[in-house]
Amino acid sequence: QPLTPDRIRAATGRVDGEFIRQNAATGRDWPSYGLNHAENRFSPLRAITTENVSQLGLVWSYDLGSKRGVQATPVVVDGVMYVTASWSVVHALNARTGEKLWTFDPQVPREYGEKGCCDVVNRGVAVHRGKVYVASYDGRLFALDAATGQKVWEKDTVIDRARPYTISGAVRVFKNKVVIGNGGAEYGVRGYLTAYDAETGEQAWRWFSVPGDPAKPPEDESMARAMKTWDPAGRWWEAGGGGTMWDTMTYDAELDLMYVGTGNGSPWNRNLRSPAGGDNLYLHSIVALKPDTGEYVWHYQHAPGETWDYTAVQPMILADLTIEGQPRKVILHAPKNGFFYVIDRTDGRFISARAHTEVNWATGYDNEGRPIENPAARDPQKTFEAIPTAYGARNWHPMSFNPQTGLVYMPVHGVPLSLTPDQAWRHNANRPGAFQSGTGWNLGYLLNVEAPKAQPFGGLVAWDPVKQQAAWSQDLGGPWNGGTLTTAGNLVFQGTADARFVAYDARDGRKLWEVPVGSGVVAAPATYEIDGQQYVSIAVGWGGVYGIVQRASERVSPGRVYTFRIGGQAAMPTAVMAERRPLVSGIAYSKADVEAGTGLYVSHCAGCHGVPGVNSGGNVPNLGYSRQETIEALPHLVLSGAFADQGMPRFDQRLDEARLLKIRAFILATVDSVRPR
Ligand SMILES: O=C(O)c1cc(C(=O)O)c2c(n1)C(=O)C(=O)c1cc(C(=O)O)[nH]c1-2
Ligand SMILES: [Ca+2]
Repeated sequence: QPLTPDRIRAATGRVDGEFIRQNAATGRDWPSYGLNHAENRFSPLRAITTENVSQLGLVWSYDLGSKRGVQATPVVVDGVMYVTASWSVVHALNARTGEKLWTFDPQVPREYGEKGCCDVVNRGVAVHRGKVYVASYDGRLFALDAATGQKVWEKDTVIDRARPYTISGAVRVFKNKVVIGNGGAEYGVRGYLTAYDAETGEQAWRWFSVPGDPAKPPEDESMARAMKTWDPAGRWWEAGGGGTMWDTMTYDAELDLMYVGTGNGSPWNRNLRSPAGGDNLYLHSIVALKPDTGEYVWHYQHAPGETWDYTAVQPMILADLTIEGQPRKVILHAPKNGFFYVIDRTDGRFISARAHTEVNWATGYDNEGRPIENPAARDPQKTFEAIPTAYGARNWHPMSFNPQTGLVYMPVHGVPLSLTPDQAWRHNANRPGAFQSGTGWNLGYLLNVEAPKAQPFGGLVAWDPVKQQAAWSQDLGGPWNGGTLTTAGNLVFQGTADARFVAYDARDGRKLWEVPVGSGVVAAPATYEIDGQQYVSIAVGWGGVYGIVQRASERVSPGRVYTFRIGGQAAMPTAVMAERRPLVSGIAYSKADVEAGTGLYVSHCAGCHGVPGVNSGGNVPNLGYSRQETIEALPHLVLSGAFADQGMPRFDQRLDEARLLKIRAFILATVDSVRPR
């Protein structure tokens, strides 16, 4: 039958919490970001197996017209796919054919690009009772007609437009309420979560994750309690405090609890934010809330007094496990900080934590679930090369849990970084040398003043959460590989940073199939059934915080969705290869300008353009490989906002020609220092 608006309305009209619970048994649709509210990304579909996966072929591909990161897991209902691309653009597709049904562009003003730390990305939509929900990068929440893409309602989720709040996360709907958090803790915001009535958009509740100005009454009891764990001498409320909830949320209907992971502190450095110390609740915690009211129920804080940009927002999974002979309802969680946690989701009790990779900020956990810290990790004076770093031992890239194998499949990585306490930090001061302080960052650390000693790495790890040890792993050569999907056919699917889409045997990690996909992959795949056939889809598009500055593949095709099934016969589109230019040369500069230029580059350019000639350039170009004409015209291009349509700010209010010549001197000197002789 054709996908008429009536048919789409009827099919999506049936999607609600109960539908999603029932779909967990069949896996026919992929009706929410993590497949179900446990977000285990385990599909019961078993038509594609370890035996026949080698016959997977392309059915269709669709160009998302997107040049920045694509992080969405496609949501699929009755043969209609909803997927988002960079700048929060929604595409509705016929999942049988890849034909476009409609697109919705929230028209995020491109100057908003500089207000987000980590690429202009979006992780996806929610579908509920005939509507599609998406949150835009600039903090608005939209309800769209699922059949036409027409806007039904729009809400501004941002409480203070003077602050750089962004949204990258996928919307969730729990109990007829649309729930969304935000990002901004590298800049200086106070994190909160808001729930809206799915039908009307009316605000239902809001929960803050950190306390506000102590001169004002706390919003609720949870804030009154949290207030006591911060030192007012740090005036944290001026920098916002942080705790942004920019990714994970799950829901247990039986317990009637929703769970959310909270982020890092603003500024990062606790010695500046809360000088006397303190746990700084509820940074870096899993918090259980009542979905009807947003009322706090319990929390578990993995990293009390967080100070390394560690965050608990990385995807959690709800699972039922037998641990020491006892059936337990647990949360499985591997946040940035390198440990794998098993938490009791009925009451937040700590069950276990084990490092799954090299970790140096803590040696382990005590029985109460507090980390045993390395004192050097928060030395107020000395540089510390935290391992893992702010990039995490893993990040938002979703993991999956297969109850048949009992294993969690998680992308893991390391990107070296050193942190030097920045005693001169003041909120919102633009200071040369303070990373991206010219675009509003507030870290309270200087980055990589001392060269880090660690090496980058990346892989896929199959982790046994009961034994707390790895069952198998795959070395992927470098960081920032895609999220995973696992199936009842005993498969694990994952896209890679070096532009492949791969299937493994979930039991032993044997590679069974792979195909080149024209771009590095960061998002996670989805699988679903149409007319009795199992399909697998992946949205590709290199990006995210690491993918802005560095790439692992010379394939740089625009964002695309690929859909496969057994016996698919379509031809793979030709990959676009990066133009490989030599290091820039032939421009004179003054050596005397290099030192000042270094500080200015770090405070205005490094976050997006990386280190000239050292990083390869990701979805934003590395200036070390620019054309000579571009570098010659640099002052004019930067001051006039020549790339404003691509999200690059206009710098004429913050920089001038003289400073740009210094920045240029730094670029050219750095290139000269790495140029092979
Ligand atoms: O503190 C925050 O509010 C915040 C927000 C985001 C975001 O919204 O994407 C990221 C981070 N932090 C972050 O620390 C981080 O490593 C990160 C990576 C990415 C990405 O999309 O690749 N986003 C974010
Ligand atoms: Ca952060």
